[in-house]
Amino acid sequence: MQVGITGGIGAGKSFICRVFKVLGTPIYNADASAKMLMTEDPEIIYEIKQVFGEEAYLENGKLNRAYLANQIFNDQKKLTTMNEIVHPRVAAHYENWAEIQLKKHPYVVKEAALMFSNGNYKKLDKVIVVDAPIEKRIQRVVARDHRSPKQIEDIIEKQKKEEDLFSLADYRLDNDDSTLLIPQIIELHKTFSVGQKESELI
Ligand SMILES: CC(C)(COP(=O)(O)OP(=O)(O)OC[C@H]1O[C@@H](n2cnc3c(N)ncnc32)[C@H](O)[C@@H]1O)[C@@H](O)C(=O)NCCC(=O)NCCS
Ligand SMILES: Nc1ncnc2c1ncn2[C@@H]1O[C@H](COP(=O)(O)OP(=O)(O)OP(=O)(O)O)[C@@H](O)[C@H]1O
Repeated sequence: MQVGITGGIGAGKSFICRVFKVLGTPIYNADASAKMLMTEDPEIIYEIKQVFGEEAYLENGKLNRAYLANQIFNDQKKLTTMNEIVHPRVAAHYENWAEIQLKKHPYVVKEAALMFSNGNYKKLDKVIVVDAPIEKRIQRVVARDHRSPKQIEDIIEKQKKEEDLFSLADYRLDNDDSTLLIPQIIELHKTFSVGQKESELI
């Protein structure tokens, strides 16, 4: 079974995935894979440099994240172009990864901020949406990243289309400190592990 976890910036996807990981579930982090492919796949590097210039990379070959974030989160056209370069490659990379993992595990989790607007949810068996109040998300990301509230709001704006499609999710986890998260995650883990012997469940 393939399970997606989505939700906007700072909703708590990675936080929740850490718990699934402790329960033994393989986690695919689309953000991290995108960054890996963007620095290691020569075709992607070539295309990114064509569109965003040499400045897209630092001298050591790493992504110039601040420059790219400024480019794509302030310009819808550039964001769409970046998505067209990166997302199909991430999707293919995920599919290979999932095929291998599913030989050894009853289910896998794919974590991605975008899942509905690009249609990727259709390939997944179940989708969990993580939600939290916007003020809390901004507060958490300000504490986590070197980003101003304005920069976070720009990203939230770019992810708006996703939120309109929340109704397509199968499960919702409210990460607003009012409900205990871990029991809900364990319940989902049991649901997704159906077929596995009780003694094998963590
Ligand atoms: C612009 C980049 C280099 C900035 O990196 P940085 O480490 O500073 O930020 P990070 O990756 O943590 O992203 C910050 C927030 O923006 C969100 N985000 C990233 N890319 C996108 C996107 N294309 N559309 C909407 N939101 C996005 C992330 O999910 C996160 O919530 C990076 O976000 C990037 O390369 N994005 C384009 C590739 C992409 O679409 N990745 C998402 C997964 S496929
Ligand atoms: N329930 C919680 N209690 C305390 N801290 C939390 C909780 N949920 C998330 N956080 C913290 O808030 C920050 C944002 O959470 P996280 O990184 O999981 O969000 P995300 O949805 O993965 O965001 P992004 O889309 O930016 O990757 C992190 O520093 C995380 O540790």
